[in-house]
Amino acid sequence: MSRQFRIAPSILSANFAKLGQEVTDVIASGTDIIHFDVMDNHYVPNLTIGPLVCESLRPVTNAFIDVHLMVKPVDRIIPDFAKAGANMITFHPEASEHIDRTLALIKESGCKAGLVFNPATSLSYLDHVMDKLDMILLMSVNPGFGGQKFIPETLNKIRAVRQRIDASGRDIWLEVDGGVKVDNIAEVARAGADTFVAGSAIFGAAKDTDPNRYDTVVAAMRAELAKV
Ligand SMILES: O=C(CO)[C@@H](O)[C@H](O)COP(=O)(O)O
Ligand SMILES: [Fe+2]
Repeated sequence: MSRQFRIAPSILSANFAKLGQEVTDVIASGTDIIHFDVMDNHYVPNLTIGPLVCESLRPVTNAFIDVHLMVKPVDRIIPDFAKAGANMITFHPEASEHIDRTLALIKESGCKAGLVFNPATSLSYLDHVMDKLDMILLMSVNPGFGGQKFIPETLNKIRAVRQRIDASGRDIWLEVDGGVKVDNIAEVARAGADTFVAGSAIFGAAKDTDPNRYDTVVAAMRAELAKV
């Protein structure tokens, strides 16, 4: 079965001093969607960017913006991201008091909605909300930082989620986030993922020496995916 693959650069590893240009360049290199990591120094031990940055990027790019919320509480910030131009909003079930309500809030705000699973979070959260999901995001590292190592057990979780998605008959994206590189992207795809977040692998590539560095690494990722 051929699946549509999407490469989602995480701008967490981009140069924030020239973020608009980074987004333009990385999309021009052949990537598909922008992964936008929001951290609050409460749910995760790091602090990043919020709706104002999303709003500033919106006129710079037509690319789909995939907002990964690592914040608690989560509901309050959802309408702000929708107004700022987010296309997809995902959140961690542990950060929501009422998962079904949070999913409804995202949809009512006009965005696609997804749930995020940490490495040790049970997939049982899926049991009653599959029909509300546009994406399932599996963390292959513990959330909070870019540049961590892929946790191999994630591959079993990807296989389990792929089966659940196929059984649902719905078009739910399966995104994997953390430690995805040229040398493991094919394995992650073979396990069943279709959307690949890559931060340090793309933005860290040959930093400041190779002007075409994003094209080079993205082409290498595409070549790996073509083997799947
Ligand atoms: O959500 C997160 C981290 O919490 C990610 O989106 C990272 O930003 C991915 O970075 P790399 O592991 O690809 O460097
Ligand atoms: Fe992320």
